[in-house]
Formats: sequence, C-alpha cells, structure tokens
Amino acid sequence: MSDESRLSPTGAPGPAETPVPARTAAVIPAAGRGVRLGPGAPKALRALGGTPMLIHAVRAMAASRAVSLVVVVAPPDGATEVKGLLDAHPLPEGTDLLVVPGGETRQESVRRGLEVLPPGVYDVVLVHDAARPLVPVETVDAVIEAVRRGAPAVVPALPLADTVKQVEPAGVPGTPEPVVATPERSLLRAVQTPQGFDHDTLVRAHTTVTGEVTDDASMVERLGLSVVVVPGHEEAFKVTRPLDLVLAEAVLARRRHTDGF
Ligand SMILES: Nc1ccn([C@@H]2O[C@H](COP(=O)(O)OP(=O)(O)OP(=O)(O)O)[C@@H](O)[C@H]2O)c(=O)n1
Ligand SMILES: C[C@](O)(CO)[C@H](O)COP(=O)(O)O
Repeated sequence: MSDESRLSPTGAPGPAETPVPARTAAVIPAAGRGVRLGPGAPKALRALGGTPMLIHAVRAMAASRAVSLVVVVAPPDGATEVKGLLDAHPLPEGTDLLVVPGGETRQESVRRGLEVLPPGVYDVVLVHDAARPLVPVETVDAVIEAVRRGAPAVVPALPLADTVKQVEPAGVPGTPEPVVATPERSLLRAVQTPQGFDHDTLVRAHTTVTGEVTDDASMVERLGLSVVVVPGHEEAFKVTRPLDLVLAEAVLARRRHTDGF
C-alpha cells in the first residue's frame, strides 16, 4: 500500500481536498499461556520453523508499508525475554517497536497495548493475535484499506466449511448435548485477525464496554457501530491446538520452498 492518505468512503480525498496523513499502529496480544496447545513455554514464544511464533506475527504486521508502530503485549513475567527476542530479530527500518506487559485476559492485554499509543498520531489501529503468525500481507493491507475508506471496524473472515449446531450445554463433559438450532451457514463467517479500527473507536470500545468478549470487533458492535467483513485468508488460521502447529510448520515449509527464504 503506497498511499498514506486517509480516503473518503468513495475513495476520493477528504472534504478539504487535502490528504491527511494516516498512520497505522499494530497491537499484538501475545500474553496468553497457550493452554490448549499443551505444556511448554507461553504460546507466542514457541518455535515455528525455528523462530518464535511472535517474531513471525511481528514481521507479518511490519510487512505492511502502512504499519509504522508495532506494540507487543508480552506475557506478564516475560517482557524482558520478549525484548531480547525482538532485539535479536530486528525489524525493517521505519517500523517502531514497543513492548508492554499483558494482563489476565486477551481483552485486558489489548487494553494495555492501546494505552501506550499516543493520542492523535495513529488513525488506524490493528489488533493481531500472536497466535496467527502466518497472515499474508495482502490481508493486513485489505483491512487497513477498509478502515481508511471509512469503516470504524473491519474484520477479515472466511465462510465456514462445517455445518454449525447451537446446543444446550450439558454441563458434564462427555454427556450428549441437545441441539436447539442450526444457524443458516451461508450467513456465518469465521473471524480472524488483524482486526482494524479507527483509533478513537477502539479506545472508546475498550474504555466503555464491559463484560467478556472473544474479539475486539464485538466491543464495537456493542457500541452500536458498524463492523464490516473483508475476505480473510486460509493461512491466517490461529495456532490453538497441537495439530495447528503441524499445519503451520507445513505452510512455512511450503513458503520457504516456493519463495526460497
Ligand atoms: N491474557 C491473555 C490471553 C491471550 N492473549 C493473546 O491473545 C491471542 C489469542 O488468544 P488464544 O489463541 O486463545 O491464546 P491463549 O490464551 O494463549 O490460548 P489458550 O486459551 O489455549 O491458553 C494470543 O496471541 C494470546 O497470546 C493475551 O495477549 N493475553
Ligand atoms: C480474536 C480471535 O482470534 C478471532 O477469531 C478469537 O476470537 C480469539 O479467541 P481465543 O479464544 O482468545 O483464542
């Protein structure tokens, strides 16, 4: 993405006809334990192709020419280790880096990352899971572009391959759960990251919305603002369980073979 200007929803320059510089920051929550991945180091610090997953995620954000700051939200007791890792894997010139300690929940970690962004400097803020290390730059740029064109919140997402059932949770693991509904699959999307936001909107969401949510866009929905979907990418999947790590290694090996790096 070469144009650093904010565009109106029609794609034309803003009302004053003078493009206003638009800057993008990316917040990477990386403070989770990775319980579902099994015992070991915090998930973001585990190796993928010999390099910590977090480094892949940071590089994926820095690969966008629009991103000029990356804020890494480190495991609460791991900020020093994370700083050391980032020093050992420098970013391309022109991308600044900050590291802050995370919180108990993903929501809390994102909020801590947002707190270190200076007001009035970054128009667009991305929130990207360290656990999605292989998102292609085309997806990152598509999200940024949609925010620049006027959407307060943008999520990359894919149609579902499986039929989804809504159940009445049985409460006891292993007990059959009654199905209460089958949502129309063609209307459902599986949401990925980076999710992109107008900076002020995301700050408002994180300072006013209470209650647990599983993504940042849900908070904007609760403000009554619109959230739009752009196409996600198969390789932006989240490394959650052990099999995901096998898939991530395979994708990386294929890229290295194809791209020769
Ligand atoms: N307190 C937390 C919890 C999660 N995350 C981050 O949020 C992203 C998505 O979370 P998830 O994949 O659920 O990671 P974990 O919480 O580590 O996984 P698990 O639930 O299996 O422990 C990850 O990059 C994770 O590091 C975070 O920054 N702070
Ligand atoms: C933000 C997210 O990756 C969008 O799919 C997802 O909701 C994170 O969920 P998790 O339970 O914290 O992995």
